[in-house]
Amino acid sequence: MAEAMIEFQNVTKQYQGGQAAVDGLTMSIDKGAITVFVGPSGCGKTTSLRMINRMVEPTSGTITVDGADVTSVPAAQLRRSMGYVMQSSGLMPHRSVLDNIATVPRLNGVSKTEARRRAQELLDVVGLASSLGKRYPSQLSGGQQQRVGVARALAADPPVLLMDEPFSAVDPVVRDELQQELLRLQRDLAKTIVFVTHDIDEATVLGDKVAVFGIGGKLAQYAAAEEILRAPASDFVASFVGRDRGFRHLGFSPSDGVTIHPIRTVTPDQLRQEGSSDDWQLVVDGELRPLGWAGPRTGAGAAPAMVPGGSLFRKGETLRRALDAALSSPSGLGVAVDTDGRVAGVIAAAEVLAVIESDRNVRHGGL
Ligand SMILES: Nc1ncnc2c1ncn2[C@@H]1O[C@H](COP(=O)(O)OP(=O)(O)OP(=O)(O)O)[C@@H](O)[C@H]1O
Repeated sequence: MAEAMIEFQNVTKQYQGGQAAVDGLTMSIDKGAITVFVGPSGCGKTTSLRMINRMVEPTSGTITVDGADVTSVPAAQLRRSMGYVMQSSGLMPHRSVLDNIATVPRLNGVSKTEARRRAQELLDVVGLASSLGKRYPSQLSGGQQQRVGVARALAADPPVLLMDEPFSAVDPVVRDELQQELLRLQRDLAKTIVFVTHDIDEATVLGDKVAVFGIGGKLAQYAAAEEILRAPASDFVASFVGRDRGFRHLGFSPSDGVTIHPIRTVTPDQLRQEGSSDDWQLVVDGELRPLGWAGPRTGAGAAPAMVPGGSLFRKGETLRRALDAALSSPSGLGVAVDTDGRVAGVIAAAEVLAVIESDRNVRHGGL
């Protein structure tokens, strides 16, 4: 069993004059894992998160971090001992990116030179060019600011990272990148991360465990993401997770049974010389990286037009990625690539669906 890092014991928070924002919360958060708090607006996710570092004090109950009651440590000291990332990056506008990242180490007494040197390293860790360190926050994109927010939270190398909707203000493509980056970081750092979101997709992508909060600040289900999708504990959880939970569940199914077929590819030069054919042709660059698809011949002399491809499937990814690649491709064939991004072959939607169907039969014990 995983070791507990943070424990809530019968924690309730009642703001003045209102009903309970968090009601009798008891849960144990695993060390070195990502735990996601998810649920509709107003169900107490942020309040629960903030009680961990005492930005909010519970009305009753106890919270321990690494075995110690959080009230045994002065609040300011406790706060500095945990990384905190919020939705608006919360950066100080008149300080450079490097100085923003260096804030907590400076407060902890680290010299300016050393704190800046560490900040410079952290830019690289979160995937930012070192030249950005001299800029001010307003000179960065929203996604870059969030990366700086993550770097700042990591600066003092805290064991616990609290993240409150850190990626919800950026567009979906950037959000996807930031999520993948966080997972990559976490593979190296193995922090205890508590992550708040209202987006079930984000929760299932990131969470080793997911806590679904319900109306009135009660914990509705707490389990591995896969289990929440497969077996919602109540009608509330089922409706929150959504009718497409079966599709989301594919995000946990291996794609081993999907066949990758060889395919003939053409370069843009070959396409110009040879023209269209009767079938879709996969266009690649000199390194075999996919550029798009050329449509089949439509009439005599018509110049072959290239259309962008769909999403790519990397060998070893899940059935969800496989199905998405096949369905989003204009040719009906999903492009599979190897770890270097070179074409490895194609996958057919009908075959992916057949694998999904046979998995389902195995899980449900036959037809
Ligand atoms: N400082 C406060 N004073 C009074 N009530 C508050 C305060 N902060 C939060 N609340 C109330 O407590 C409840 C839970 O709020 P909380 O922010 O924890 O929910 P949440 O699930 O994080 O919601 P959201 O996703 O909208 O941020 C809400 O009803 C909210 O109005």
